[in-house]
Amino acid sequence: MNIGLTGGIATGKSTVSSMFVRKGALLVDADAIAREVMLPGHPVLAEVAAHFGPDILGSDGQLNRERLGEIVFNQPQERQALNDITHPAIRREIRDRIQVYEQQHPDSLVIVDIPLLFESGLQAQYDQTLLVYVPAKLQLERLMQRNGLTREQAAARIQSQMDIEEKKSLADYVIDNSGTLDETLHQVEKLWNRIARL
Ligand SMILES: CC(C)(COP(=O)(O)OP(=O)(O)OC[C@H]1O[C@@H](n2cnc3c(N)ncnc32)[C@H](O)[C@@H]1O)[C@@H](O)C(=O)NCCC(=O)NCCS
Ligand SMILES: Nc1ncnc2c1ncn2[C@@H]1O[C@H](COP(=O)(O)OP(=O)(O)OP(=O)(O)O)[C@@H](O)[C@H]1O
Repeated sequence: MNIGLTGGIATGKSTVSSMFVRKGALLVDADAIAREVMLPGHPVLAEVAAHFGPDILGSDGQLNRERLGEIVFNQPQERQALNDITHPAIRREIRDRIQVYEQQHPDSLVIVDIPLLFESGLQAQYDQTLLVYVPAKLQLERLMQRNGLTREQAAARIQSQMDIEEKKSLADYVIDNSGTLDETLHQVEKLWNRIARL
């Protein structure tokens, strides 16, 4: 069985995913895959550099993530261009990893941490969907604090995604991560036990 786990930026997807992993779930992490396709030598990075220009790379050939983020989180058309270049390869890799896990560990729960699940309309590919929720105000505060962003920079990132309340209405399960980590863990354990019975 697999679960597409999503949320808004900085609502706690990684935090909740790692709680599931500690319970025994297997994890496919879309952000990690997105980083892999941006490594020097990967054809996706070459295409990104061809579109955005050589200034997007440092002198060592590594992607300048800050510079690209500044562009795509402020310009919807450029964000779409980046998505068009990167998403097909990321989706293929996600699908391959799920398949390997499900073949090798048919009794395990596979958690797929995928930030743009609903934006990309991929929910039908998962057995169940799970939203890691915090209200927008807390999301903004956590994002500013974690990434050292100004209010405007953090708001631009949040606005580049589907509204969190709308995501909440689309998900099969919701974990509210606005309380303490212990409170979040308690919800993960409850859901884990419920799924184990399925
Ligand atoms: C723009 C990039 C270089 C910014 O890098 P940075 O290190 O600052 O952020 P990081 O990769 O850790 O992403 C943090 C969060 O930003 C959000 N985010 C990233 N890309 C996008 C996007 N294209 N649209 C909306 N939100 C996004 C997600 O919630 C993600 O969890 C990077 O996010 C990227 O390469 N994005 C394109 C690939 C992608 O869509 N990834 C997210 C889904 S797999
Ligand atoms: N229950 C909580 N209480 C306080 N802080 C929390 C809680 N859960 C997560 N955080 C903090 O909020 C920030 C965002 O959490 P996390 O990195 O797990 O989010 P994410 O959704 O995976 O982010 P991204 O969208 O960037 O991948 C982190 O700094 C994390 O330490």
